[in-house]
Amino acid sequence: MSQLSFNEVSLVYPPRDRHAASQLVLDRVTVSLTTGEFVVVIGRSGSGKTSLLNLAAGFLEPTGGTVKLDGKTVEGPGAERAVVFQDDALYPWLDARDNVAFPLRLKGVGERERRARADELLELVGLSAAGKRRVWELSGGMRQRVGIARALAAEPRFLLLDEPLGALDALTRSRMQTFLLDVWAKSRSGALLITHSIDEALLLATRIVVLSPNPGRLAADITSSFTADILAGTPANVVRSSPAFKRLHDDVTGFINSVTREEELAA
Ligand SMILES: Nc1ncnc2c1ncn2[C@@H]1O[C@H](COP(=O)(O)OP(=O)(O)OP(=O)(O)O)[C@@H](O)[C@H]1O
Repeated sequence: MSQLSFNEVSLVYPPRDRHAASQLVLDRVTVSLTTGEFVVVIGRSGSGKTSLLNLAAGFLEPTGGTVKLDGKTVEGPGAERAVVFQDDALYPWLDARDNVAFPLRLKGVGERERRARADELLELVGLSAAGKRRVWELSGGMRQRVGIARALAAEPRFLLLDEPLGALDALTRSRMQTFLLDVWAKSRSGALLITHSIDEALLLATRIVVLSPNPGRLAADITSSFTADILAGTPANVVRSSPAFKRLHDDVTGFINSVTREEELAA
C-alpha cells in the first residue's frame, strides 16, 4: 500500500507584477490518501484545488509544509503519479495506440511489448477497435479514455485527475464516471480527482475533501460509500434517489456554502 500525504501544506504565489501582492492560496492543508482510495476534492472556484493537485504531481513546491509519497518528500514529477487534465493533451501526430504507448517508450520498453501493453490498456478503456485512429478521429469521451489509458501505462500508484470529465456532455460524462470507477478499481491505484460537481463527487469518492476559499483550507473530509453501489452495477439514478445520497448531498452543499457565509461575514 502506498500513501500520498500533504502535511501542513501552504502555498504562496509570488506577485504577478510589481503592483500586485503575493497570494496565499493554500493554508496549512493536511490530508492524505492511500492506494485503494478515491478522494475527490471539491470547493469553490479559487479554493486551490488545482494548486493542490499540482503539488501532488510535483509541478509546484509548497511554500510551507511537505508533500510526501511513502514518507519521502516529493521533489518533482514521477512515473508513480500520473496526471490527467481536462484537456487531454494527446499527441496529434500519433494514433491512439502510440499515444497510450508513449510513456512506455520513455521508459525504454521495446516496441513489441509496448504495443501489446497499449492494446491491453485500450481494451481496458473499451477502445480496442480504435488503436489505429488519429486523435482528430476520436470523440471527446474517447480522447479522455485514451488519456486515461496513457496515464495508466506507466502503472502509477496514484492517478491525479483535474476535472477530467468537465468538458464532456452530460450523457458522456455520466458514462465516463462509471468507466472511471471501473478503471480505478481494476488498477488498484489511488485516485485524487478535482471536480465542481457535488453529484460527481458523491458518485465517485470513497472520501470527499472540501476546501474553503481565500485561502484554501481543509473545511471537511467526509467518507462516502456510494462507489461500492456503482461498482456493483447499481444505476447512478437509483443511487441518487436514496435518502442517504440526498443527505450527504445536503451536507456537502452545506460545507461549501457555510464556508462562503463565514467568508462573507469576515469580509
Ligand atoms: N501560477 C499562478 N500564479 C499566481 N496565482 C495563481 C496561479 N495559479 C493559480 N493562481 C491563483 O490561485 C488561486 C487558486 O487557484 P486554483 O486554480 O488552484 O484554484 P481552483 O480551486 O482549482 O479554481 P477553479 O475551481 O476555478 O479551477 C486563484 O486565485 C488563482 O487565481
